[in-house]
Formats: sequence, structure tokens, C-alpha cells
Amino acid sequence: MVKKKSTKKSSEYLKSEEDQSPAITAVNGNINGNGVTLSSTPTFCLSLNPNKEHKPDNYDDLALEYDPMLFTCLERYLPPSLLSSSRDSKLHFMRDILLKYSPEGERIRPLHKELYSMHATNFFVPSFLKAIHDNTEESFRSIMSEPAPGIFTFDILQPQFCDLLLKEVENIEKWVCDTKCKIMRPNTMNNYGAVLDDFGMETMLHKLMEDFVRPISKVFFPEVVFYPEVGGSSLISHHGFVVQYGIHKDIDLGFHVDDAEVTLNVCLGQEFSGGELFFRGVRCEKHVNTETQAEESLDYSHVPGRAILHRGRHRHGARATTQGRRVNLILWCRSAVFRELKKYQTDFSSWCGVCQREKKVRQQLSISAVKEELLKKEGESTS
Ligand SMILES: O=C(O)CCC(=O)C(=O)O
Ligand SMILES: [Fe+2]
Repeated sequence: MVKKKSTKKSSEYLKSEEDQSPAITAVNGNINGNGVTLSSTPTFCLSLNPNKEHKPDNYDDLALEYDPMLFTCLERYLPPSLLSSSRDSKLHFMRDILLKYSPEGERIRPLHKELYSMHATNFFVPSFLKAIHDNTEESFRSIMSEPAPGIFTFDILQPQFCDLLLKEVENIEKWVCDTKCKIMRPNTMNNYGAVLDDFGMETMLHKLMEDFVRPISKVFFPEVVFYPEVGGSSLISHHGFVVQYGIHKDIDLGFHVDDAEVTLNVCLGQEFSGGELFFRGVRCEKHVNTETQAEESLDYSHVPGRAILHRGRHRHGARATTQGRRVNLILWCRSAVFRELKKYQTDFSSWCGVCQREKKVRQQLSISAVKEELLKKEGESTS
């Protein structure tokens, strides 16, 4: 059974947190300036809803680093067990929370600021830059392999960029561990890794999609790229994350389709064995669980710095990473227009393997019918 891999909705995430305790352990918001959804340890719990009956204390007489009014307002969100505590204990609890989420508190500090905006010449290998610059099918094909229809592999990232990004990921991991903050994991199937968009890389990754993935997709996945000049624009949003495999991390990844029209997957390293991707053909929703034809099977071994680009509906999974640590940067690129149009279509023969075969059969049947008709007519005229 092919799973649909998707992003965790923040509402789902909060719900699962709430299930553990009536007080929320999740604070949802832009608290570190990066839009990270976090939930802190239970010592830092606030209630989801204010207790409107509670009469808060007054903090005006105290010299505090925040406006006393803030404490008065926040008090209604304290866990019920604290509401009747002394003013001092309430104050202590609230100050801890505010300090934790203040800009100077436990905010994550980027290690390598140069990763947060697009510096194409520092990020990409020259062959890739040239192909993008030339922007023709020929230039793209000159740097790519297509080991199976609709799957393209090519060198993309410089080794130094991979190293810096790996260090940045380690920095995020360390921050998560030190602050005991819970972050949104990349999707419903990966339990490790991080959503880079949430850590300040959204603008850079958006550029990666717009200026690099979109031109290639226009050529190789024309059905998902609509042209802005004729009113529709597509591949307009993205979800950018890293996945991590190895000991004490995810080991493998089940068979699935991505919540994306086009997926860019780049291996960042480091040393590892296993972790091959396996592909089993592109399918529309209706045919997602149909059999694989021999020619649709492909196993691909990741190489650091090398990208694999495929349709999100190309069924795939990842084999166990048996040794070492593997980290991949993944950019799910989405088209709202394509999704909308798909609702009104039934034939996806331009990309679904089964729709394609069914169409061929229909065409062959109609050719045979015409032939038969012609032969019949010829027979009648010569008799
Ligand atoms: O582990 C990989 O390289 C593939 C990950 C993947 O398919 C995904 O995150 O959607
Ligand atoms: Fe995937």
C-alpha cells in the first residue's frame, strides 16, 4: 500500500500534544523569529485558553524587565494549579517563560549566515549554473542522466555548501536538544530532520524553487508548470526540509508518494552505506496501488552533492541506511493550479503510467476497428 506522505498540520501537532496533558505544552508562534512551532517542557506550560473567571494580581509596583501589564494578562493563561499560588511564584513562572522566548533567551543563532540567502555561485557547481543560465532542454540534458523516464539526476551542490548545511543542521539539532523544544518534523513519515523553512531558510529555498527547479520542471514536467504570462503561475509554494537517517535516527522510509508536484532531493552526506531510493512508476490517485511494470523499477544510490528530481507522484521509498549518517535536503515544490485542474480531469496519460497504458490500449482498439471497417469496405467493393 502506497502511503501519501504529507506535512504535519500544526493543528494535528498541537492536538497530539494536548492529548498528553490538558494544559498545552505547545506554544505555537513566531517566537524565535523563524516561525518555529515549539512546545516546551511541562515546566513551561501555559493553558490554551484564558481562565476568564480568574482575577489576576497587579504587578505595577515591581521593577520588571517587561511591562507589568503583560504579567497581569498572562496570568489568566497559567496552569490551573498555579492560579492560586503566591504572586511571587506566579511571577517567577511567567518570567521564566518570557525569558525563554525572548530574543536574547534561547533563541537559535544561525551558524553560517551565508546560507540564509541565495548565493548561487557559492552554492552550486559551475556545470549546473551554466545549464540554468543557458536554460534549454539541451543544456539541461548535457548535465543530467535520466535513469528511468521522469527521473533526473545531476550534480548540483558544492561540497563546501553541503558541509556548511550539515553543520547548520547539527546546530539546529543541538538547539532542539539543549532547549528541549519540540519542533515540527518534516512530514508524517520522518521522525528526524527539520523543516528548514521554519529556521529562517524559507526565502533562500523559495529562490531555489523559482530560479532553479522551475525552469527545469518547465521542460521535463510540462504538465505541472503553467506559465505566468498566460495568467496562471505554478510551482508557487514549497516545503523545504532535511531528513536524517542512521543509528538513533530514521532507518528507512516506506513506499509513498510526496505531497508535491515536483521533488528535488539532494544528498548532503556524510559517510553512509545503504539508503538507496527505490522508484516504482508514476501514478495518479486512482492508480496509486496498481502493480509496477518491470521497466518502471529503479534503484538509485545517493551521492553527496548530487540531486535527484522527480514528480511527487513517482512512487518511491528509501532503503535502510545500514551504516553511518545520511542527511538529505528535500524541496517539495507545489502547484495550486495543477491541483485544482486535476479535480476536473480523469485522464492523466501525460504522466500516470497506468493511464498511459490504458490510453494506448484504447488507441490500438480504435485503429483495429478502423482497419476492420476498411477491409470490410474493400471486400464489398471487390466482390
Ligand atoms: O530518504 C530519501 O532520500 C527520500 C526522502 C523522501 O522521499 C521524502 O522525504 O519524501
Ligand atoms: Fe518522498
